[in-house]
Amino acid sequence: MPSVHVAIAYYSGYGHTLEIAKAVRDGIESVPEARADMVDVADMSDAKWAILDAGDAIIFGTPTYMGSASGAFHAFAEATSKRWMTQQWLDKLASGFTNSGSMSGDKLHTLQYLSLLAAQHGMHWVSLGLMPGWNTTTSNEHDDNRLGFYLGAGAQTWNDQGPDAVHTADLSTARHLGARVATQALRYQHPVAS
Ligand SMILES: Cc1cc2nc3c(=O)[nH]c(=O)nc-3n(C[C@H](O)[C@H](O)[C@H](O)COP(=O)(O)O)c2cc1C
Repeated sequence: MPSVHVAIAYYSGYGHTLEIAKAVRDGIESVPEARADMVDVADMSDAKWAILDAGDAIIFGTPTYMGSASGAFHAFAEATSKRWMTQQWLDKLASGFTNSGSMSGDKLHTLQYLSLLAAQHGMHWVSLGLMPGWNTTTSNEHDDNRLGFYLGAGAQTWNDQGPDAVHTADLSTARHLGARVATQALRYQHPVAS
């Protein structure tokens, strides 16, 4: 039985992005042949690096702070330079998600930053693969991909609400991302013979 291992390398300052990360994990684990590992990048250890090194795919996640990934995520990204030196993560799959207080909040910049990080490592970026929701008079905020991102998953949580207020559509979108990356990792590892 083929199997893939997908790691989620995430940071969350106040718990909101953690809820998105858990939904990504649930999406990965909805694929029977896939295993998920959550790695909080705030305090990396040898064991955590080993999990990322062993992954077939790494999904990067961070809140958007001041229009980019959080400082803690940037510190992690800089620490990946040891892997970059030897292109240790070459040809792994990658994707990403971010969450912020505003509907836009410049989240696209964070997703672009995450995709560049993946590209510097020679990883293959997996897009969200969902049409945008909530963009007609008959659609609504409960649509998957309600904020209309293509590059990865973008979520919005109110600045005056706790992590339990993370939007159900954003959780659903995050589950989709996790399942998609796991499925693509399986296809990439075990291509159907043509
Ligand atoms: C230092 C800081 C900078 C922030 N910058 C932005 C921003 O640029 N755009 C935005 O929409 N929200 C911004 N926010 C709001 C956070 O993205 C939002 O509260 C998010 O849910 C926090 O996620 P977390 O609980 O996982 O840390 C900022 C919050 C903080 C603390």
